[in-house]
Order: sequence, then structure tokens, then C-alpha cells
Amino acid sequence: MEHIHSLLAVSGSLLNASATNTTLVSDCSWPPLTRFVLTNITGVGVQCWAKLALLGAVIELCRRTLNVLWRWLLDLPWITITFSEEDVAYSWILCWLSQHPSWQHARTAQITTRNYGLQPSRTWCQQAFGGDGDGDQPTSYIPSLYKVHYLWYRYHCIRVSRSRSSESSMSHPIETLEIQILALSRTILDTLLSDAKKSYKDAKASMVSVYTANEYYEWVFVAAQPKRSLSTVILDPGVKEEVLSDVVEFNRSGQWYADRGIPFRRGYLLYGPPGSGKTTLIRSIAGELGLDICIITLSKAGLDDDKLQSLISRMPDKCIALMEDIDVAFRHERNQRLLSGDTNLKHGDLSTTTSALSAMPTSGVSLSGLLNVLDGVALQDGRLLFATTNNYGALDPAICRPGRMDVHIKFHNASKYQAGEIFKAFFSSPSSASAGPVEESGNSLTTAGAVDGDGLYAKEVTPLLNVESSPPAGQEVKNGPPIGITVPHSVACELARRFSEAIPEREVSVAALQGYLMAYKTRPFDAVRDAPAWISELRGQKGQGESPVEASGDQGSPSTASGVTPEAPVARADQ
Ligand SMILES: Nc1ncnc2c1ncn2[C@@H]1O[C@H](COP(=O)(O)OP(=O)(O)OP(=O)(O)O)[C@@H](O)[C@H]1O
Repeated sequence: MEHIHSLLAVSGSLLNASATNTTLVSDCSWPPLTRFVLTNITGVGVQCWAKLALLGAVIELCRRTLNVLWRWLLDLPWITITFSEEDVAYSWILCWLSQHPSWQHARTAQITTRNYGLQPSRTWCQQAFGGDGDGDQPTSYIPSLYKVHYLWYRYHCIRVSRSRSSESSMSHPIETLEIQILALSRTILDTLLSDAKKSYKDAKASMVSVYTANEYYEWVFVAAQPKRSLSTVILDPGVKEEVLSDVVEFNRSGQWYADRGIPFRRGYLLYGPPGSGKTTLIRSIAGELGLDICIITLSKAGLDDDKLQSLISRMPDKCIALMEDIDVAFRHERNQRLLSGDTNLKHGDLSTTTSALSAMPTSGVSLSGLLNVLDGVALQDGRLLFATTNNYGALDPAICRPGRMDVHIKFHNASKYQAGEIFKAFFSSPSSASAGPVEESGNSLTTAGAVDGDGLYAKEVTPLLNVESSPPAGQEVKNGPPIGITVPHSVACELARRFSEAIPEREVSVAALQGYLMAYKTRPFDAVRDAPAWISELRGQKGQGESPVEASGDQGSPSTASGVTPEAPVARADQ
């Protein structure tokens, strides 16, 4: 309308000018050349131009109005809704779309290996192609970019279009998905949304989503990992149960914290040698509580205090914040303070020389920046924060104090108990806890090796072998030999006892035991027989009497300031 007004104003002034034309031109005070120009530009020609311009403007106005009206009429029966990639609802709808059967007939679609939290078997293409099952990347179909797709949903036509904003130096391109439903009532939209949410939740029921920060310091989904049952985490009796009950209790204490004005957040510090199960425990607690995991890498290039604060404050809901190897980011800072004779640092040794300091990677995050984060300044209420370290002694006491790291959990190399339990986890068949029928299995339980070896097991364990061995429950033997075998519970217990006798207390990590047993997946007897030789080999590698695995790293005694007892595997810093 503004255009039309200005056009009318211009043409009006031109017409006025032409009305006064005679007066202007006949004014003899003008020089001859000026009078000539005035005569030509204010003559009848201008009037015609003005009329033409007016007509053109009116026609353009009508055309545009009709166009808008037509589009409005076309869009009238469509309910339109837009999803942005930055929102979790985007994953719901893409997950739902990837399961829609219409893709079986689609002639244009995009294939993605990103599963949007789906279990691979849930996508129709996997069903159609017989699933992968061989470790291939799961794939699913989603709408192609910049194409319009039509599909049917509960007797309604749905129009789907996916687009991506252009990339700028400040932000990365963001995808949006527009869904239009041909319907008069909005009810169908609500149904669609709840269906999409439900299918996403169902698909995710057995998965833990993992998020990390991208180069723009935004949280991005990187993987959906299958939940790991807490029963598969082998720790000394009572440890994992105690941690889980602490987390559960915290989750329902919101009001208690609010009443006392205490920041509603809780920090857990898991420390101990590599491969002792720290990350594994966090992952299974996340699965147990239906939480996702946001991994914060403090040594990430470009990360500084502000970006860390902003990342922490924008963590997705229902997420555990996980800071792995929390000591690494500050090793440089700490060593410099030690070299400069800072007496506040009481525990831990200087881990490098002055010359090596300059070569160490530095973090843009300062200790005070991290302490602010741990204090919960930017943390949303109810946030669980887990940190892990192999080098407890290297941590600044300020990090470990109650209110920042409330619970300290010490991990060790494997005990004899853990060695026995991991053996059972590999080979025990829960279904055959009671003895099964007397029958020699196809792969002979690899008893040939055991019996033919040195005859040790032939005498002592053979009576236990009057039972059938089988692949682990639920594991189908498709092609070739089984991936692993299980033996009846009673046999497994006896072998586990012998295995644990061969494993020295606290010398080998659980991860190392797992690696050893992996090589004997189908040979439990050989695993027991060869264990002493394996241990001496490891000892030989590191020198007689020395730990065969990496030094535990927690040589520094735990901070007395935090009140942590070194012997207690789980210690609350706030007690
Ligand atoms: N206590 C345990 N129970 C069951 N599995 C374990 C245990 N400890 C280690 N593992 C196995 O060892 C592997 C490594 O474990 P994990 O990553 O949890 O160790 P970590 O203590 O976090 O090591 P790091 O300090 O190097 O990160 C995993 O595959 C896990 O299955």
C-alpha cells in the first residue's frame, strides 16, 4: 500500500506541474534554453506517462492481491507446523518419518546412517533388506532436502518438506522440516505429535543418547548406544548399588534442596586406574535412570570459560554431564603452579619438567571457570555431574571439595572376586543353572584342548562336563562357528573359582581381563589353564614384582581436605 500511495503522490504532483505548465513556460524571465526544456518535460507527454504509470501500478496491485488470495485459499485447508533441527522434536518427527511405510514406494528419498535414537531393526529398510546384524551401519530413509513429499497418515494427506538455512561464518546451517496436514481440525496434528513422540521414546527405550559440543559449541547428538545393564558392571559387592541409590535419592530430593536453599546439583568423582569401569558405570547408571549423556571435553580446542558456561546452561533435559579425565585440562596450569612453588598444592607430584611444560596442550578453560561450573552457577536444577580421572592426586583440592564433587568413588584394578565374576559373565549360561542333559556338544566345549593339554582338567573337571554347552542365550549361530559358548552355571562357577585363583589381587585391570577372555571366547578351559602363564608374561613385560598393567595413577593420597577415605570405595565428600 505504501508503494501505491507514493506512486499516486508522484503522479499527482506531475499533473499539478502540467496544469501550471502554461504559467511556467510563458514566464519570460526564464532563459530561452530553460524555457525549451520546461516546455518539453511538462507537456502532454508527461501526462500520458503519469497515467500509464498509474495504470501499471493498479494492475500490479491487483495481480499481487490475487496471488496472495490464491495462496491463502490453497493453504487454507492445510495445517502447517515447522520443526527445527536444534529442537529435540525434530528427532521425534524424523524418527517417526523414517518408520513410515510410504518410503517403500518413494521414488526420491535420502538415506541416512544417523538413526535418530532408533534401534536399527525398527527402520523399515532394515526390515526390507533383512537387517544388518553384521555390524554394518544402520540406515534409514528420510525426506530429501528441498523436495516435497506426500504421505498418508490416518486418512489425511501430509506434505513434508525439508530445507536447510544457508551457512554463515557465525553459525552452521540449520535444517528445518515443514509438515503440512490437509485437515480442518487441529486434533490430527496433536495425534501426529504424540505418535511421533511415542515412537521416538519407544525406539529409545533401550538406548542412551550421547551428545557432544560441535565446533559452534552447540550440543549435537552423536550416537545412541544400547543401554548397559548395571548387572554387567562388575565391581566389588555393594559399590554400584550404593552409587545408584545415591543418584536415585538425589533425583527425588528437589524440594528438600529448595527448602534449604542448597543448589540442586550433585557431583560424582570417579577415580582409579584405566580400564577399571568408571565410564562403564556412568553409562549404565544413565541407562538405568533413562538419562542421556553430554560429554564435556575440557581440553577441546577453542573452549573457554564463557563457552563452557554457555554449553552447560544449554544442556538438553534429562542428561548427565560427563567430564572425562578432568585432570588433563589443568595439568599444565597445576605444574606451572608447582614449579613456581605454590604451597597450596599439597598432593600429587610434579608430572613433568619445565621444558616439557611448553609442549603440553593447554585448555582455554581456567580453573576458576571450571569451579564456577561445578558450583552450579550455570547448571540447571537437578543436574547430575560425573567426572573421571586416572590421577586423583593431580586434581586441585578446590575441585574435590564438597558442593563440587560430593561423592568420590575409588576404582581399583580387578580383585579376585571381580576376576571370577567376569569369567562367569563370559561363560556362564543362566538358563542351565541346573544341570542339563548329558551330551557332547558340536564344538566339544573345546575340552579336547583342555584334556589333551596337560590332563589337569581331564581329571578334575570332566565330571562337570556331562552337560551341553551352547552359544550365549539369544545368540543365533548363522554362519560358521559360534562367536562364544556358555557352559552350565555349575561348571562356570568351578572354572571361575580356578580362574580367580590364578589372577593376583589388584594387579590387572578389569579391561585387561576382558581383553584376555575375549581371546578365549570359545575356550573357557584353556582360559583357566593359560591364566598363570599370561600373568607371568605380563609381569615379565613390566619387570618382576611390578604391576603388569599401567600404574594405577591414583598414587597421590586422596585429599584430606575433602575428607575422603582412601580405602572406602564410595565416600561422600559432604559427610
Ligand atoms: N568393572 C567393570 N565391569 C565390567 N566391565 C568393565 C569393568 N571395567 C572395565 N570394563 C570393561 O573395560 C572396558 C573399559 O572400561 P571403561 O572405559 O569403563 O574404563 P575406565 O575406567 O573408564 O577407563 P579410562 O580411565 O581409561 O577411561 C569396557 O569395555 C568395559 O566393558
